[in-house]
Amino acid sequence: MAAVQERDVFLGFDFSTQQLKVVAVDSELKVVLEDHVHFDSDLPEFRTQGGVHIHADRLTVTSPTLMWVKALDRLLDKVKASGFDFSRVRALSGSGQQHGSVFWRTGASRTLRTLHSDQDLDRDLDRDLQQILQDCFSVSDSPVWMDSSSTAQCQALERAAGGALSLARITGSKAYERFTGNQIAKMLQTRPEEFRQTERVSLVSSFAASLFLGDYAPIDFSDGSGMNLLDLSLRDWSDLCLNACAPGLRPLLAAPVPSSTVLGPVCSYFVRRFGFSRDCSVVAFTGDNPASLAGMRLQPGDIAVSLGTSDTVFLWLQFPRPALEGHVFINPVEPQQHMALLCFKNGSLVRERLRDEAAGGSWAGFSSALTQTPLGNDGNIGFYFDVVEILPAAVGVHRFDALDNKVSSFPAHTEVRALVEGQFLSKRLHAERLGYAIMPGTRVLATGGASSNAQILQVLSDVFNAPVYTIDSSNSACLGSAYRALHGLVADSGVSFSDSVKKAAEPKLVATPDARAKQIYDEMLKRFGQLEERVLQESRPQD
Ligand SMILES: Nc1ncnc2c1ncn2[C@@H]1O[C@H](COP(=O)(O)OP(=O)(O)O)[C@@H](O)[C@H]1O
Ligand SMILES: O=C(CO)[C@@H](O)[C@H](O)COP(=O)(O)O
Repeated sequence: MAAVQERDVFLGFDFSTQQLKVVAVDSELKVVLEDHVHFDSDLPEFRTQGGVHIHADRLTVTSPTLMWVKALDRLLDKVKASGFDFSRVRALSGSGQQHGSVFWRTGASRTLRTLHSDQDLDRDLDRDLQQILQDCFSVSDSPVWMDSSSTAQCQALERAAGGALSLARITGSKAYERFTGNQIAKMLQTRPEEFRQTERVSLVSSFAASLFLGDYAPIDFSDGSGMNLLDLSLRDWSDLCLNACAPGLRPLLAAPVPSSTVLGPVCSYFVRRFGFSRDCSVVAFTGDNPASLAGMRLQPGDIAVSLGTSDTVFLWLQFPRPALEGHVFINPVEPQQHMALLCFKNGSLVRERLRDEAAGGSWAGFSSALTQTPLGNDGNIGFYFDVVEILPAAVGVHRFDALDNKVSSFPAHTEVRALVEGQFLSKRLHAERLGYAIMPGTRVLATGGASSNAQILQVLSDVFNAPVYTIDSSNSACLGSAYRALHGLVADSGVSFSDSVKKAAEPKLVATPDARAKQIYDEMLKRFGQLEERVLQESRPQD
């Protein structure tokens, strides 16, 4: 593979919960373009809220698959109109919200391949991706990571594997409702006819790669680790898990591949419509959290905190020890290594709710509430689980005063600090339970939409008693995808990911802990752990 040329540009996409985003970097790894399409506001015809539909049972959560298809054309149209020269794109990659599933109808591969054929494309020059692919999905609404409706399937999978811990030892996680194997099992059981008409099941990431490729893209090891189906030590699907979820599933998934695999060139549709070069390579897409790890160039010892729709915490892991809490994935940039992930459902959407209810509807008001309240919030602690949380599996709002008495309300500013402190205390508590220890030299790397908020990052720094850094873009999943696109071109010749992105700007220090923070939050963390146990007992959803 020829060396990177000066005019080369690398694109990274992120099909996340609320929007489709893109970042381009040049050969010096400088960001030269950032853009996005916001599903609710830019594609209102799909009537999503926060990019999703919450169904009447409040447990089933889906997104219209064609919305993602339409968003891609819309985003590329926008970028083209801005004067961006797609012919310079040497390689592209991307990421998707994890765990979501796309069900391709039998015959869809033929339609996908028409995206390669100049003859087919000539026949109807005006047809966009949505029109071409409109009949390609046997299930029109894709289950997404917010779904928690597959409890019965989780229980069955854990039974088949000989218990939750045995399943975690095979797949890196005990059974989780949002994990794709359990969603597929639910689809087979509740919509057998649609399932029968399905020839391929993709993750959001591999579905998005398929659009660029004009063919089914394989699932990569890292995002594939979020399915409860991949045997992490074999780096292949586990027959035990496949059979427990849906007998005959293996051909519907096809073989998983290393995350740096070059899948092929971009298909003619993108060449003709947007001016991509026929030589532009598509590198395997992965999950948004693995892509963020790449974008932040995380190093062993660092801890990353992503504040997007979901809040996540992730670490580079050298010695995987799957447990009943958290997830172990194959590392997206070093396939022999691993990463650990903790996911919290009640992230930005709850912060938005309290911004509107307790801070006058603006982030400035929210930030000001944080600066006007003391570290430790005078002992007041809150748990804000608008939807059933993953860690802990609890629901509802629970407030405690300094004497651990349950109270029904807090003054507005106290409420804002209780939310933010509580969210970060929970991250620290569960990261420490995973074995993570804050040490001198620990860097907390923050990303995601809320990482643009300096006051939120100050609380993060205080609660973790560690310096907080950010990278140039809060879209670390996009950036990581652009980096991975570049690395894909040289990975086969043995160049490591870290060597291929050496030129990237170093993370910037944005917050350092207050001198009083250690004492205040070490104490508070103990109380928080005890109160969380109380909340869990009180609010555990009934089995
Ligand atoms: N200044 C801000 N302060 C706090 N949160 C913010 C701010 N700006 C944006 N956000 C949050 O960022 C969220 C989007 O984050 P993002 O990482 O783009 O999400 P996703 O990738 O899941 O679509 C929004 O829902 C919003 O609540
Ligand atoms: O479920 C998880 C991780 O396990 C979520 O983190 C999803 O990957 C969604 O990501 P965002 O859209 O919130 O970034």
